[in-house]
Amino acid sequence: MKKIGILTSGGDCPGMNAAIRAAVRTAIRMNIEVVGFRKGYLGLMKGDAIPLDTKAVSGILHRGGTFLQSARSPEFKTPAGQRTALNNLKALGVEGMVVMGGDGSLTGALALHGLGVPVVGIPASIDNDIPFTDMSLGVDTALNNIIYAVDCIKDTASSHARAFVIEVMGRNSGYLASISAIATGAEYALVPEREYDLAEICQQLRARYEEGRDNAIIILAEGAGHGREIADSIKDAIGFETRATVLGHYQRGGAPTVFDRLLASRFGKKSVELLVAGTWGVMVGLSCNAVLATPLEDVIKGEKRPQDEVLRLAEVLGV
Ligand SMILES: Nc1ncnc2c1ncn2[C@@H]1O[C@H](COP(=O)(O)OP(=O)(O)OP(=O)(O)O)[C@@H](O)[C@H]1O
Ligand SMILES: O=P(O)(O)OC[C@H]1O[C@](O)(CO)[C@@H](O)[C@@H]1O
Ligand SMILES: [Mg+2]
Repeated sequence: MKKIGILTSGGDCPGMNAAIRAAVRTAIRMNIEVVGFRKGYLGLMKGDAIPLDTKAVSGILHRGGTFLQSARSPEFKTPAGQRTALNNLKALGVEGMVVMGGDGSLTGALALHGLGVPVVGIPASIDNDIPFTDMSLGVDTALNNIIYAVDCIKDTASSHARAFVIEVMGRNSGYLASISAIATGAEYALVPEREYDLAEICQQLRARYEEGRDNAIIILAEGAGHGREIADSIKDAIGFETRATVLGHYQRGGAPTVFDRLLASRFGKKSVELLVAGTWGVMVGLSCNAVLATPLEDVIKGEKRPQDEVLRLAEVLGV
């Protein structure tokens, strides 16, 4: 392989830059040229590629986001969009692709693989909703962002005797909500994977209030309801004031943690090694601290369930 391409797609996340850097450095050591497609599949369909050498990827390891930029491009889901991308790859002489992104982007990678393009995927999404990897890139940094915010909110909640509903991201996954609730000692984590009964929660909060515990933190996964609606709907039933905070895109930014920097470096290096070795149509993933490859087909068909151990831990700790 003489020339490969790399792109970042879907929601950006901390660690994408570090993974690009590792992939480029690995490729250069193997005398392989690298180009970066800007704005994910949009750039692939436009043929918007820039050369990536050591200099192009210097000074980016510690920066959040992705310097190649990212996008959601519905056109790539169509056969016409994919054909255009394929023609661009041929015209540019790109022989293999590293695709970094969430479940949607990896579905796109599988489509490229189906068209005969050698491709390796890197799971990168704060949602941690991708199976066959314990952690996706960006999750650890997002969790650290969340716990910083929750700790701050706890200070003001206790000073003012208030209950806060804090809405976190995750799309259909409750991973960010359940882990951050455990890590901050929150009273509740409301997640899409587990039914909850607001009336029962109100009763428990009221009883706590009467015992003198007059503040509470409820972490709500965005896939399990709307923070402001839930805060409004419980305010008359619990005896103390409520407020809602939607953490929003703050969660997705910032310098990657050491965990994400290392994971990104391992994923970036391994993805290029797999491309060169001819192991195509796979995604790199972390399993028991080893970096393994899983066929994209299995990844896309699979489902990421919250670990039983995490759910039990939350239960035992009263979340
Ligand atoms: N079924 C599909 N076939 C081909 N391409 C797809 C498909 N689904 C998604 N993609 C491509 O991947 C892009 C990103 O997908 P999506 O918006 O679902 O984000 P994601 O990669 O899951 O990341 P995140 O969930 O972290 O934001 C889409 O805009 C589209 O270009
Ligand atoms: O950045 P956008 O397009 O508003 O998308 C937000 C979504 O992206 C994510 O941050 C990552 O998939 C989700 O948690 C969230 O629902
Ligand atoms: Mg996704």
